[in-house]
Amino acid sequence: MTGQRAVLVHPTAQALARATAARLLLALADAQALRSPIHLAIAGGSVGTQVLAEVATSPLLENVDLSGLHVWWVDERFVPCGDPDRNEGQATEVLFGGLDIPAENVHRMPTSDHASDPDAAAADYATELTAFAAASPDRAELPASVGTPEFDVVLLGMGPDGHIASLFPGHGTVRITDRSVIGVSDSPKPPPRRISLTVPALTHARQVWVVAAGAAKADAVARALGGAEPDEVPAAAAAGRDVTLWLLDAEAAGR
Ligand SMILES: O=C1O[C@H](COP(=O)(O)O)[C@@H](O)[C@H](O)[C@H]1O
Repeated sequence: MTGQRAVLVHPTAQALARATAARLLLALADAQALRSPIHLAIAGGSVGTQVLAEVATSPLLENVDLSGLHVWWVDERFVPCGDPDRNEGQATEVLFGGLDIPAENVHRMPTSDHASDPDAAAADYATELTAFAAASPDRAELPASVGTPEFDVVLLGMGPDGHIASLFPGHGTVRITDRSVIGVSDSPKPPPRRISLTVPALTHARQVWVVAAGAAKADAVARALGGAEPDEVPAAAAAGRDVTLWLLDAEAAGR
């Protein structure tokens, strides 16, 4: 069952990033008023990183109890530790490096220094997710093999081709339902080797937000919202159990 969907348009990419950061911090504070710990999954990419940079300087940050927040990644590039392509490296640079968040709450996906291949890295991350799945009240709705906590917010970016996380059009990976995490060896966007949450894991979330900026994204936005098949436009599969938000700048909303 999915909840309400809304599309919110901001005039510029900068306004979008700032508003999304504020919205995120308030959503996390609201979630913490009801339960603890809470779980956030974040993306990499241009707008995802811009949102995290805005979080770092937001006065609303003081409303979130960082000791009760767990952070996960929706996808990662399978490259060595310290490689500039790592999504977590960019997030650490703009946000986590300066936050007083317990290191054990920040769940980075394995690097190519720590796992033999993307599939092994995916299996390791699935094990880590499973360790936090037990407390999730609606777990019965997931296949037993897909163990994830229920995310409070999943923050997704979207590529111009409509990909979310590292689930690309025409790859069939949006149809995988028996695992929470997959290894990817043939990403059309470099680097080719990646790790990604699957659709059942990404949508085991109270709120799923797709954040997109720029004219290059307009066609994919229109197709996803217009009912395209997720196989063709993976972002069409983005859906939260309570809320699905499409957070756009004017250019991305142009169609
Ligand atoms: O490769 C990736 O791309 C998407 C979208 O990135 P963007 O730069 O077009 O905003 C991102 O959400 C994902 O995490 C990343 O690995």
